[in-house]
Amino acid sequence: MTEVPSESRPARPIMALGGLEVARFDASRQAWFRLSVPELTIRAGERICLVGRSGSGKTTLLEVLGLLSCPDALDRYDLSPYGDGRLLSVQEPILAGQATVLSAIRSRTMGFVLQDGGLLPYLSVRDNALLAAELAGQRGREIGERIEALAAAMGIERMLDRLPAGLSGGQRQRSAVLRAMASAPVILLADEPTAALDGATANEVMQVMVNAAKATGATLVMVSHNEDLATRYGFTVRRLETHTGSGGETSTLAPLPQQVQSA
Ligand SMILES: Nc1ncnc2c1ncn2[C@@H]1O[C@H](COP(=O)(O)OP(=O)(O)OP(=O)(O)O)[C@@H](O)[C@H]1O
Repeated sequence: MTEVPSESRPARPIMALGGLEVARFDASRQAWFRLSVPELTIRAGERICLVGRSGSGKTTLLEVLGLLSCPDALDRYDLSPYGDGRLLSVQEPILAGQATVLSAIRSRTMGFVLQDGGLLPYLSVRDNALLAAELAGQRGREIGERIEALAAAMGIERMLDRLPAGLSGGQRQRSAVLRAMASAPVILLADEPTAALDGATANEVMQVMVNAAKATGATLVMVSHNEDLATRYGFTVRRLETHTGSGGETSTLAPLPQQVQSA
């Protein structure tokens, strides 16, 4: 058998999902919204940016990927909770709405960064990060040390004992990245992490997020309206295309262009 050189082998899948359908009735517009993802495979260490016009279902898709919401149909969703190539099917717990099982997998596998940081306002940055690690079942001195090392690499070591309200927008987002990375997740999911920031600060936060993911080998899945910024930081853009029909709107995740697929 001929050994395939490791640099030409595609990285192992971390998330592989197919046949995803979501249908929601938007009462404010009295119209249906449908999301369809025929196939999505994300490989270890990849950086994926979900784009599409406002209301195209980017957050909806991120929430399904993050085991936070239940789709109407799902043929397959395999995840690698330890990032080691072994895939676990989460289709059944998702469709059965097994919240405890999903929460355990989610805290072990994933970290989240939200547009407004999503930090608990009554905890210091350090305690926000420690709590996230604890929820992932990680405690002990080495976790505290990991948080200090990450904070130093992100240039926020002096913010560790501050409350989120005392931070600038950029410091808050860097702290949110720190919190999300505190448990060394396999996958970092970020929903418009730089949308509330000016251009220079958005660049700083993006740099910090990409560096932190590179340092731990984490896979990054981000929702953003800023395609240029995402491309500059090495993200592969995946587009939700929306069509309006008589019954409402349908968004479909477009397949990757051929040249990217075979690269
Ligand atoms: N809880 C809900 N119930 C019903 N409809 C919803 C709900 N949440 C979102 N929607 C609808 O689902 C569609 C997709 O919303 P979603 O927030 O996922 O889009 P988005 O691409 O992330 O938008 P934006 O770029 O504006 O943040 C929209 O039509 C929205 O009105």
